[in-house]
Amino acid sequence: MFLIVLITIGDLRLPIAMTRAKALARIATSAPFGLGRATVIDPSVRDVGEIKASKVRFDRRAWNRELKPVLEAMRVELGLPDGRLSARLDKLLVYGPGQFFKPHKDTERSDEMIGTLVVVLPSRHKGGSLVINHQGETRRFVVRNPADPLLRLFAFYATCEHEVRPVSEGHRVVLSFELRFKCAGKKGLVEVEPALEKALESWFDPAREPACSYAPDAEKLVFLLDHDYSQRSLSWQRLKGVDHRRAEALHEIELLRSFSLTAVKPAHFKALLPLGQHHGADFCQTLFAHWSGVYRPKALRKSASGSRKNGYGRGFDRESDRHRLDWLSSFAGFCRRVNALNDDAWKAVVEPVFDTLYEIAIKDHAKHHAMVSTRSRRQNVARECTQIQSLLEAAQEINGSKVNQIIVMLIQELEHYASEVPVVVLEHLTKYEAEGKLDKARESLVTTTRKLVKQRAVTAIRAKDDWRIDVPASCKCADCQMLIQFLQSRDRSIDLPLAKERRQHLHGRIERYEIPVSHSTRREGRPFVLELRKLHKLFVEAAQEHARENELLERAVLA
Ligand SMILES: O=C(O)CCC(=O)C(=O)O
Ligand SMILES: [Fe+2]
Repeated sequence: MFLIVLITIGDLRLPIAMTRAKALARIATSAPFGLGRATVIDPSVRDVGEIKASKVRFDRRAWNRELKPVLEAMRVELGLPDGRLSARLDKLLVYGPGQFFKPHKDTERSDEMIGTLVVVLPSRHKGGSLVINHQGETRRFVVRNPADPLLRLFAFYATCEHEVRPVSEGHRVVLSFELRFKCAGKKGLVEVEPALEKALESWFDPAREPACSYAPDAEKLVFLLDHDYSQRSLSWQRLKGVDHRRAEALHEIELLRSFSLTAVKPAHFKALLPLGQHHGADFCQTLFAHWSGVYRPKALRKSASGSRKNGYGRGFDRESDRHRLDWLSSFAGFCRRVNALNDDAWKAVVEPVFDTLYEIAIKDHAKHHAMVSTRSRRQNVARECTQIQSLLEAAQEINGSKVNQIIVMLIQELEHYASEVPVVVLEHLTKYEAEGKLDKARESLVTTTRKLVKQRAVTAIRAKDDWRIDVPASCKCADCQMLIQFLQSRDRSIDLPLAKERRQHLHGRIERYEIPVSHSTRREGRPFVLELRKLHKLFVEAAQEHARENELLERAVLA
């Protein structure tokens, strides 16, 4: 048994007594999580207290001695090649009653990180089971008799989605480690299959008979990897299990360099389409299962439509969403090819891929609509237009109901979108021969768009002497109320003697909301004076806005 010492509260004896667990929860701070490059705190996603590794001390020697054979067994179990698997403490986590962590994938913080090791410390609690998904298999790990003086270790790849269900009673205390792996370098692990060399030679032999109808001019040979990899972990050194053994075999016959490792991209579809036609539905669906967040080939097999009734967790891994969105620009082209082929296996794949792209794109838009600054919202307008147009083009290749879905969403969310978006959609739709059913939705979009744009054009008009400024009231503090009162009045300037912190609060708010008001400090008297002056650009911007909305209105009328 080993001893954990927390710098702030001293020895932590195992099993952890209830009073001790409560003390831990008190000193823990809200744990953030990675969202793309940012680190955010959002208790609806992750509600747990953390204590940083720097505050946790334990006898690392004793710990490493105990852990070494366990890590070696884990390395083998995880299907990793020869090398060293090590664990580096990341943090101590305390889940009190009601606390949880929604489904997510851990960010790979270093090139060597391959996964996570969770050590559940003995501490009385109920609930808080750990649910891990690996290649379509979901396993739930419940710690029975959590107060028994045992350490429970769980290791999983960084590519595994996992979650911690809410704790219902007591405290779940865990040490979370980053699992790192260093490959031992090449060793003749594999018995070289002489047949492999021969097969490859003949595959590329220009004189050979076409080996199969779907690859008549075999310029390339493609292996699909069996394991799941993140963009970061996709390298020869970090291949897992059977993938690793295949690469080793190619290495043995000195052909590894002829192959490159890459994630499946739309550019590969020309080559993959005939393969999919040949191998059928399972092949096509498996190829996309991870991509679209549903790894359920068997379930997909049962329902040809690929229905996604059962909820599945979505990771909070922005980067992968961004990679997936890269597909959008070429997706309509892919759908067109699939239609031309008239192949059922591929057709069944196209719809879930569309659904995924749609979901990510709309979620992305909602995120931008929530931004407080007008400038940052406007910056995204062009992208939103392009994305919706790409979705529409793909939807048109799939079926009318997908087009309808986009239009209905847009009508519902219209007030959050800049006018350009529905106008571009309307212009796009005039070129689209729709079925009768669609006409209604389109008509409704025409009406709502015209009404909204007209109203926006009118609202933008600003009388010459109208200095009133409207801002959303978010902060309720007395200073902000005073600021809002000044903004909404016809007054052009105000001087506010305020202490430093209060001035800074207002500076921040004016900048964050891009309020057209200059804000400077007159360093005179005590406290100094915050001088607020409404800016003439208020009128310039209003005129520009009015002109833009009018122009869009004309386009909306023509469309
Ligand atoms: O508490 C656990 O078991 C897992 C924690 C976790 O998923 C994380 O910290 O990323
Ligand atoms: Fe995690």
